Amino acid sequence: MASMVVAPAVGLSETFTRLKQKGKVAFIPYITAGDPDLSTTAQALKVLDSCGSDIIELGVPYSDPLADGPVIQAAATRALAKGTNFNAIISMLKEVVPQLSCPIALFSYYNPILKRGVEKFMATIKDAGVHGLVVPDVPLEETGILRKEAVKNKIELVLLTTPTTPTDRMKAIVEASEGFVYLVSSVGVTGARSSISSRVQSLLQEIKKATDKPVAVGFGISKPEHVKQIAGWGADGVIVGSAMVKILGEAKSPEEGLMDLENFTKSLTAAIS
Ligand SMILES: O=P(O)(O)OC[C@@H](O)[C@@H](O)c1c[nH]c2ccccc12
Repeated sequence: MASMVVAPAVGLSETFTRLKQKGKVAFIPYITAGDPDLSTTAQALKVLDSCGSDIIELGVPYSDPLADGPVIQAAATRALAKGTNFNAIISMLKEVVPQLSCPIALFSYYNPILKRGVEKFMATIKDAGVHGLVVPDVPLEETGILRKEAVKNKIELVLLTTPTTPTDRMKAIVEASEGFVYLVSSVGVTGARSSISSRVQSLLQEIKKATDKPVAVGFGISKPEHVKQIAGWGADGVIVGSAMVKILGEAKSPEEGLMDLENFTKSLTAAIS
């Protein structure tokens, strides 16, 4: 018998609305699908969900991840070496999403989306219970077709703004972004940093002047102190990627990785609870 995927009913923007009513900041971890293997990813999604994540960003591994630093690049390489592909990720999600209480935002470079066809890609991820999509390498001017298909499938397409984005352009990005606005905290590639630039505070203020949409900050965040600092600056969400990916990637076994992931997630969520 074909089973229907029952996705968590709540999407990204609705998640932020509910958190705001409670005066809370969203915790958004990122992990790469298939690292070290897809069954560990399935377990990791459940661990992250049960430790207080509000949205999970799940990365589709890609061979040419130009916006990623060494940690996430290595994770993608390992995942691809294990034979992780889009269809397998979708099958895994169909099984796991009904067991999660928080929504999934899929992360993918544009090429794997184009290869499938935007229309088919969007319908497929919707069918798997995905609520949001982050595509880091499509300029605003070229998001038209993505946005159209996303709207059709009720997928919230999250757009990114960076410290070098001119104000007018930031305003247009913010206007078009769905779910939340992704503020990239620093120029360069993903990866843990020792400190977060205080410029993020003024960037947040600028974006907040332009929109009522929730704003989540990502890039370089790896410690409870960072999470707390960014929440204090008025962000609606914090995104932690490389630090999570590193834990799973460096563990001696998947079991150890999942346990370390649980402890690390708890230490980060505790900083903003
Ligand atoms: O890894 P960091 O520095 O914690 O950054 C977040 C991040 O991992 C995730 O959102 C992400 C992974 N790959 C990206 C590429 C571009 C923008 C964002 C991302």
